Amino acid sequence: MTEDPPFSPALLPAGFVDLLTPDARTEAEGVTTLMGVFASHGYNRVRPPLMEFEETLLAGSGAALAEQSFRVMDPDSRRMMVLRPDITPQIARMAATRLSGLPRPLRLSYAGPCVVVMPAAAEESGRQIMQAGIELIGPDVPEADAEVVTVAAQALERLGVPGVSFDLTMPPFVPALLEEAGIAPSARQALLRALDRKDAAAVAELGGALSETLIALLRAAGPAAQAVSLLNQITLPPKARAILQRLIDAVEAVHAQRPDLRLTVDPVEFRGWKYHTGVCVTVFAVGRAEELGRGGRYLCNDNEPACGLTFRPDVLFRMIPAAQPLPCVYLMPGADSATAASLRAKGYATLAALPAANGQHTDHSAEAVRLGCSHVLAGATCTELA
Ligand SMILES: N[C@@H](Cc1c[nH]c[nH+]1)C(=O)O
Repeated sequence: MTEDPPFSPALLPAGFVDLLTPDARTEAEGVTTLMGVFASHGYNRVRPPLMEFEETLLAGSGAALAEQSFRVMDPDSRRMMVLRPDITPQIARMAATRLSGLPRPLRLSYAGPCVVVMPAAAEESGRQIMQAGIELIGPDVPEADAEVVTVAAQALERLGVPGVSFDLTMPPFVPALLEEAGIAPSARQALLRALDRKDAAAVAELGGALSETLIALLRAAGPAAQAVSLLNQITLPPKARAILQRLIDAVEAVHAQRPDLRLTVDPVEFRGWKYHTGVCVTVFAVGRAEELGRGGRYLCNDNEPACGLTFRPDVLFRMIPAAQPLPCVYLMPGADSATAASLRAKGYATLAALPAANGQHTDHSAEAVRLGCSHVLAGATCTELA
């Protein structure tokens, strides 16, 4: 006979974790820093809800979220609700509805938790992820794409994340090229998969008349300046060339604002949600597999152009110095409350003495040491513990 193992009260569902101190604080303070940088560039904070009705969140471009969405039945209305796996489609919904009357360009920022069904393989954070990002709604110009990248770069600098690189891609480019070049729809899927795997041999085999062009595109991926010069030499049909040109223009707009940024270009790469319609960006830290954030261009309500970038504070906090605990002052019984308040204003945490539950005598000096306090406040006098 088999017996179930005893149920541990610490057991959590797969992919959900408790975040302890200092990690929880490092993440929260990191989010505050990011939001401060976003606000300083005119991005106003909004807070969409954690759950929405399935038929609104997963409609239109939100359909791309369906596989990653936890669904919950509302016991009250009996309607199906979805836990958001991504905040961007919520911002798009707000821009198209409640905020449709606000002047454009509309700059919005947001931060909050999301839940995904399957986290990416390289991710340690599990199924509850954190997002903090910006969306720039209205203008469809390379300078807007560049603004999002440069604001993001500045936010990472403020956080102290070292060795960051931005990889720019154009997801609609290859599908448009395959169509324009007349590749049969039945052959496209296999070819897209081969390109995704960067499998030059399979691309050569499946690419037909387009093989040489596709291999040249695969080889062009790399540091931005070199990639752009290789891409300019490739002969492409007009529609595909126009789409690729938009990627090149975005690279040049970023470069004009921040020539020092580490930029790479990959014309055949596709990652992320399937709602992106234009230039996309993924943010990496050198030597790490996890993405720090990603973004791209999309349409709000299928018609208004927008672009944005979402950071993953749960990934970022593992790359920045841990938040330091506040120095603690133990407040002896009867300690002066005004002095305690001024200590808190100076950045100390004050730990109030509490009477022992059984009415026994408490050795407060020993208690101050046991609780890790560096100072003791007796009356209005604060002394440092040896
Ligand atoms: N929210 C998207 C990225 C994005 C922001 N804006 C546009 N796209 C993601 O996490 O993949």
